[in-house]
Amino acid sequence: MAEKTLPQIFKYVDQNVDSYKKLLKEAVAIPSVSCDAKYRDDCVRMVEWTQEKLKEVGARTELRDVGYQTIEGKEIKLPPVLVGVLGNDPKKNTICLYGHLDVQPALKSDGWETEPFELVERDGKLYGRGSTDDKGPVLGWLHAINAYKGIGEELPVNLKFVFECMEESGSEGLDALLIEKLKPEGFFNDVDYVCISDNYWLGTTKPCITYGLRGISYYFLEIECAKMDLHSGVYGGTVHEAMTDLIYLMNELVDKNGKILVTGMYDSVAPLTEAEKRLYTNIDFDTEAYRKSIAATRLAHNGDKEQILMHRWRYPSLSLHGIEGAAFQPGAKTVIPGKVIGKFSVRIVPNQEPEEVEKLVFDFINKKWAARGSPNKMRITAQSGRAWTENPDHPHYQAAARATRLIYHTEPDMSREGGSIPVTITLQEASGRNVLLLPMGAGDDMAHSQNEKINVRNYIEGIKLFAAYFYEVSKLAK
Ligand SMILES: C[C@H](N)C(=O)N[C@@H](Cc1c[nH]cn1)C(=O)O
Ligand SMILES: [Zn+2]
Ligand SMILES: [Zn+2]
Repeated sequence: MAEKTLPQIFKYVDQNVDSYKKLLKEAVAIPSVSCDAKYRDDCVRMVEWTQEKLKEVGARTELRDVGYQTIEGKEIKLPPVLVGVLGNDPKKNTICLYGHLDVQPALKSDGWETEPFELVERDGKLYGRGSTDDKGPVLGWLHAINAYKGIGEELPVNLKFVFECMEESGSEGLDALLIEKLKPEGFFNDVDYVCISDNYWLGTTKPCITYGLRGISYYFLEIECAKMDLHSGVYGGTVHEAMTDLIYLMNELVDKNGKILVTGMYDSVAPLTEAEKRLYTNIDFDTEAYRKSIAATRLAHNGDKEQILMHRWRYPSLSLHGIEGAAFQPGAKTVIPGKVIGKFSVRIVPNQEPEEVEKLVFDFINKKWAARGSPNKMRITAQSGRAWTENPDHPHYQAAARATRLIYHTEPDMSREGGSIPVTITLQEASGRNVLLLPMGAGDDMAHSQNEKINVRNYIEGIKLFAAYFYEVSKLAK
């Protein structure tokens, strides 16, 4: 590949900014919310839409059926997984790219300034659900491939694609597809590297390359006191209320400083070594900017940088998310809910296995429930994904660092991520190859939150970064 290929590609990318925004607008307009079955057709539409785009860049694609999920006793078909192959030149390195096409729920009434499923550009930012998590990055890969085509240059690597639409809901069906079908079929035989762009920089100016993720163990804690909601003036004082029991149980899980109270939760957490401790000192992370960006009054751990990073990356945390069946709408609704489902999750860390964490939580809740002596019905279920770490002293990471320096003219931070991408460790195990996370978006993108956005700069420079990453990986020894 000629010396001037990358500068030509960068120029091509700069000339096509409008078309990249237009495509992201189309993608954001499909409300592919995976956790709510009423959007399941939109999830399927999103997968099919992406399949068309993948075909347009020349990939061979197929939609793989991954079966059904059970929601409230009903069997619901899972969206298919989009699998693709582009190029099979044995002289080239092969990268397997993973991304997700589903999004978290969003309503304008949640506090969005504009419609969440309508991409809006304001002050150099593209607002819309999925703009940074993960539709922008997925499209980034396609634009990077297209840019090679656009300047008439052959792609320097072979690519394989796994794009799913259930990541935000535990990636149901995906592990089985990878391990029981794709691996035996030989999909991973020629894969040399795995790359995922589905996380964010630590701050807003400095790029990162990421070598670790926390896992997640998500719980549904259901309490039922009556077969319907009840008038609190008629039944209040006469029944054992489900919500009272639920609030009691949820309040037992974590203290005001965020310490998890579930017995044994910290027992298997990997001990902190002196060498690991030193890693945190050099990370560029402004805790005050982080605090201000979310308008929090005070951060935990006295805002100490090292402690904040450790509690995001290497210690478990427990968050309470919500209560189904509770009166959440404005107005003084006076019912006693007949059934409530409390939702909480534990971000789990290396050395903690999901099964072990689930058992600790179940045992703890069962013990507290027995002590409570409530006559109500209690049920707890969980869905979990594992944590992941990788060796960042690998030529793959060095290649990504070279690509990053070329685009951003600075040394990227080697970061870990507090969020979870359940399939990462499965891809690592199924391929037996080095896995790398190459984030596109900035630390203030507010994924999952109101007014999620991606900066135009991150989107466009991210496309160039991906093109440069292909080039750098192509130079690695076969
Ligand atoms: C980091 C990634 N972009 C992400 O947002 N992952 C989700 C995955 C998840 C698992 N259950 C529900 N969502 C996350 O970390 O919450
Ligand atoms: Zn997400
Ligand atoms: Zn994501």
